[in-house]
Amino acid sequence: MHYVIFGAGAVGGVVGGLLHRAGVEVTLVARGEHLRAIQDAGLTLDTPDGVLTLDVPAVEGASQVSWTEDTVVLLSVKGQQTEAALEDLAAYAPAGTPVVALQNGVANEPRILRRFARTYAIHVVLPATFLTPGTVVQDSGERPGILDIGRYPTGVDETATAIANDLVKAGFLSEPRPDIMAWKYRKLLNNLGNGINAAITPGASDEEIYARCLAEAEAALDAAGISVVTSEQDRARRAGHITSRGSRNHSSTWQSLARGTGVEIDYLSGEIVLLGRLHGVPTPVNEAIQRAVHDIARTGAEPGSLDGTAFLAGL
Ligand SMILES: NC(=O)C1=CN([C@@H]2O[C@H](COP(=O)(O)OP(=O)(O)OC[C@H]3O[C@@H](n4cnc5c(N)ncnc54)[C@H](OP(=O)(O)O)[C@@H]3O)[C@@H](O)[C@H]2O)C=CC1
Ligand SMILES: CC(C)(CO)C(=O)C(=O)O
Repeated sequence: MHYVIFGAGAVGGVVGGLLHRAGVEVTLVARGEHLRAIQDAGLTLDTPDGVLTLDVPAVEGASQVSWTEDTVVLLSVKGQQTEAALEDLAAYAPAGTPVVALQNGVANEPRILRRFARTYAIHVVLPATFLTPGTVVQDSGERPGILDIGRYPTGVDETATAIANDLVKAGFLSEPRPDIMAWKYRKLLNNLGNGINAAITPGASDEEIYARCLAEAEAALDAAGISVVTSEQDRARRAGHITSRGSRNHSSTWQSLARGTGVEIDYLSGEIVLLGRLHGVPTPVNEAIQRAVHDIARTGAEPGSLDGTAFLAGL
């Protein structure tokens, strides 16, 4: 199979780099300084075992991809960038192309399905960092990541199995799962920490803020009748495979603020706010985090600069 990694940042860079290293055909889609750095000097993949320089083909957009019947798109842009990416893909990719949401949140898959009938979802457990053009950092040592996959909205098929096999070849854990969205909803609950990490100075209040966000989210998901795998199932799947490097303390949302590229928060905390509004469940803490992250993005304030005690007092 030929993989187009649309959005070769933190996650896309690590997945694309490791697939390429495993001998799988990969084309990265990137832009700006990052694209120029990759085209000039290769993709720098900083792994816990050493720094690799990988000569992976990289292009600017879907028009420059050599599309074949075997091409699969792994979409790894942030949620706020999905619409523009799909616009570009839909103009050039054959309609039958499988498109896989290699993304957090649960709102990308329905948007992909509007444009591409063969839509897949990956539950992305893969801590990675992208702050410097040309370089992506694989933050997990034992395994680079766990990337279970299913067809959206449910089910598995030969394509899901073939993609899982290629990901395993590249060093990831990956299994086809018919209930993949139940896993992605569990990840959404974990990702309520992203906005807290992006907005609030690390300290004693974090746990209380997260606990309140989580309680609102569980009530909203319950009211909506959405299936979520248990935290025990999630822990058992991870079981020591994901080991974070000491340097890793910034969520992908923090990284977006640091790079000034817009924020995904409407599809993380904001997804809970939406569900709460649809189903009559108040979600004031998630709303306040969503607003705080947008404020930082708009004003250019320092990520993680809000005092947690003051934040709680202001609710
Ligand atoms: N980073 C992490 O540790 C984890 C992230 N995730 C999820 O994975 C997804 C991807 O996140 P992440 O890798 O961190 O994001 P990044 O911002 O690091 O990477 C996305 C890349 O896609 C590029 N891009 C966006 N739109 C286009 C376009 N139209 N054409 C070309 N390039 C484009 C971006 O460019 P530009 O910078 O110019 O916008 C950026 O380089 C998100 O849903 C995130 O929540 C999941 C687990 C862990
Ligand atoms: C939960 C976490 C931090 C995993 O690394 C993540 O998904 C992100 O940074 O977006």
